[in-house]
Amino acid sequence: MAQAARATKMNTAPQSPVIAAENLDLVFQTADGPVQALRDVSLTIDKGDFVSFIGPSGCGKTTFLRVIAALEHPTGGTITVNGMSPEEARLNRAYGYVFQAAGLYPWRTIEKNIALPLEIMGFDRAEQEKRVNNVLQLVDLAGFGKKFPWQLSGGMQQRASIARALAFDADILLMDEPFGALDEIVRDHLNEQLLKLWARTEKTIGFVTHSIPEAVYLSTKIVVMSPRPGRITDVIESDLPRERPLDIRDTPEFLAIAHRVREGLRAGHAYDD
Ligand SMILES: Nc1ncnc2c1ncn2[C@@H]1O[C@H](COP(=O)(O)OP(=O)(O)OP(=O)(O)O)[C@@H](O)[C@H]1O
Repeated sequence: MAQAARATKMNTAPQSPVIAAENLDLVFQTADGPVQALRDVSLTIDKGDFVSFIGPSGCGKTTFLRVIAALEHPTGGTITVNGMSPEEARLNRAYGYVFQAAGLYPWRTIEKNIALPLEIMGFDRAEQEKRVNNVLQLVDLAGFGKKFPWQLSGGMQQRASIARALAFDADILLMDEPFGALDEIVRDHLNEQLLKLWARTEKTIGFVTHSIPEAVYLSTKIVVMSPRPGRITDVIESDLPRERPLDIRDTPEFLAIAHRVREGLRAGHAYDD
């Protein structure tokens, strides 16, 4: 018993956060004047967290993900990724990035699409093949490597693009509305698969979405953002169990979290009026 308690304690020992943002500001200089995309954003993401960012169009969700990935540079505040600057983390291949559109090259087979970044990074052929087969299995696309993207459904293409992002085996997966263009049934299925993949790989995931049920179903932490300038209005720690059948969405616990997200979104709008 004492041993079990000790083990639990060890597992919950505080770790340094994977992502730590403090008072981040980001102002874009445009021809029409400055656009404040992020204001005073502070957030901590721990190892193994599944964090969703939800908020209206233009509230800075993508910008925040791009700051983590060192694709945008904050104009104020600080951010570390795995304890490093985002630039250092990028050079250390800290993350894989999944975009809104699958973005696969139509003239390359699925396995060649997944292997492309590995080719560029100079992995040898045997290692490329090993990694491609491994990630195809992780996203349930084993046997589809020789197909071309146009021979796959939209959902399968998006899974292939997730496989490409996983091929480096980075600890962090950044996903910018990966399922936004898919119909609801396919999206439900991919959400279930993504949760299984997360459980299997123990990645830390940052996930942008417009969908309240998607955010609540997937996340351990939901970050609600408000528009112009993008600020965090609420951070909700979910107490739903990590194993989640789809029908968890009908439970009072799920609906209570969804309600709080909706309230957070409303509060953000009220501030804007
Ligand atoms: N490179 C850029 N130059 C100028 N303004 C930009 C740039 N990128 C984003 N913005 C502006 O910053 C704000 C935040 O944009 P961002 O794409 O992060 O929002 P979002 O919440 O992801 O929106 P959506 O849900 O529509 O994808 C918007 O007002 C946008 O027009």
